[in-house]
Amino acid sequence: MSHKSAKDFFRPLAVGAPQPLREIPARPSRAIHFFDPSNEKMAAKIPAMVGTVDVLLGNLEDAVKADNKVAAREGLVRIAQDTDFGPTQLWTRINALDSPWVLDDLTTLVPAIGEKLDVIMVPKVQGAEDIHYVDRILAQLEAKAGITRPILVHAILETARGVANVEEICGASPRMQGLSLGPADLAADRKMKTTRVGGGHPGYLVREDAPRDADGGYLYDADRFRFQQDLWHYTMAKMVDACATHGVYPYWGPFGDIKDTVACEDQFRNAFLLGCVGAWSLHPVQIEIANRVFSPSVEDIAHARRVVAAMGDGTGAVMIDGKMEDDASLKQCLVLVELAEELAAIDPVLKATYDAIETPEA
Ligand SMILES: CC(=O)SCCNC(=O)CCNC(=O)[C@H](O)C(C)(C)COP(=O)(O)OP(=O)(O)OC[C@H]1O[C@@H](n2cnc3c(N)ncnc32)[C@H](O)[C@@H]1OP(=O)(O)O
Ligand SMILES: CC(=O)C(=O)O
Ligand SMILES: [Mg+2]
Repeated sequence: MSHKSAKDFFRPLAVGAPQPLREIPARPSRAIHFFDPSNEKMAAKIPAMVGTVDVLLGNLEDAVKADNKVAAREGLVRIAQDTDFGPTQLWTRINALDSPWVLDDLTTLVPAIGEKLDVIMVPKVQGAEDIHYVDRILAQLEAKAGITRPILVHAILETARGVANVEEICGASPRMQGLSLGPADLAADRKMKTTRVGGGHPGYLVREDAPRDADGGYLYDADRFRFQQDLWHYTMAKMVDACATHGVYPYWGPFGDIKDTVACEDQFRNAFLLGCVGAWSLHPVQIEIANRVFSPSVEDIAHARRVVAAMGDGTGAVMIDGKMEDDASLKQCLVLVELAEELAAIDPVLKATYDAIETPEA
């Protein structure tokens, strides 16, 4: 928990810093698209991607070579200054708090492009103390630069201690916008024996019981079904609960097997169903997957609207297609309907799709 008293929680941490937000706006962020601002070919594609993706994120941390850290920081400043981002959010991932680059990241980016930066993603967050550090320095830099609205903070959950402290991280500052699950660093930190960036593992499984022979003996060598299990279920569920408790947004992070678009879709859909609002896109091919998976389906919206119409004032119980619906299933339907409305407000194709769904009879 935060050590601040309740009355001080929403007080700016520096004289002249903008007033903290009391609620994190529900801005669509189905795909957080990563690019390396020091990679000229990649960076050149960014202006044309505005409007095709909810979030563009200039990455300064892992995946940017040490020799390119300064070029990436300067490249991001240039791109941000030269580009009109319209409805697309601009985020960055700064270097880790124990790295030699992070102080220059913050002191360069906030004065230069602070008005355009919506969210700063902080990697390898271990506990509330890391968020408190970033919170204070951002307030000081915002005050100095005359930034008029607070830059929000997003933490990556990618250390065992971070997972243990996930609730205090979410509640550490009114700047907290959300959390992403970072499966690669988390696996290493936990000493998991995997070598992948997200996804499952064929060895992490449950096997069907051995059949028996006529004498009741077990046939251990028989061909038995194996069911691959989800390595990430526990962490994702823990993250979602912490985020929901504190009114911040949970995200799946990266899926490194770029060519396996089917398994990427599965990973993203598991996250969507469990409560996440988006995932990272590392390659342009993953944007369409995230946009599709993190938008409620036509079938779900048609059903949800039927339940809303049938439930009248929202109390009581009704039967629809042989199933009981009541106040609680209505609330689930409203989650989908409200998400569809938020997405339709920024995505005209999706709006037309949802508008075309026949209105159910009350
Ligand atoms: C665990 C973590 O921390 S995950 C987060 C950190 N990792 C990242 O941010 C990785 C970001 N992505 C990448 O670096 C690259 O996509 C890679 C290395 C995975 C693959 O790159 P490539 O081998 O160049 O992919 P590919 O050949 O399919 O690229 C096709 C085109 O898309 C471009 N492209 C690739 N990735 C991106 C991107 N993220 N954004 C914009 N354009 C991209 C390429 O420049 C290339 O352009 P071209 O057609 O003009 O040549
Ligand atoms: C997301 C990230 O940084 C990781 O998986 O390590
Ligand atoms: Mg990482």
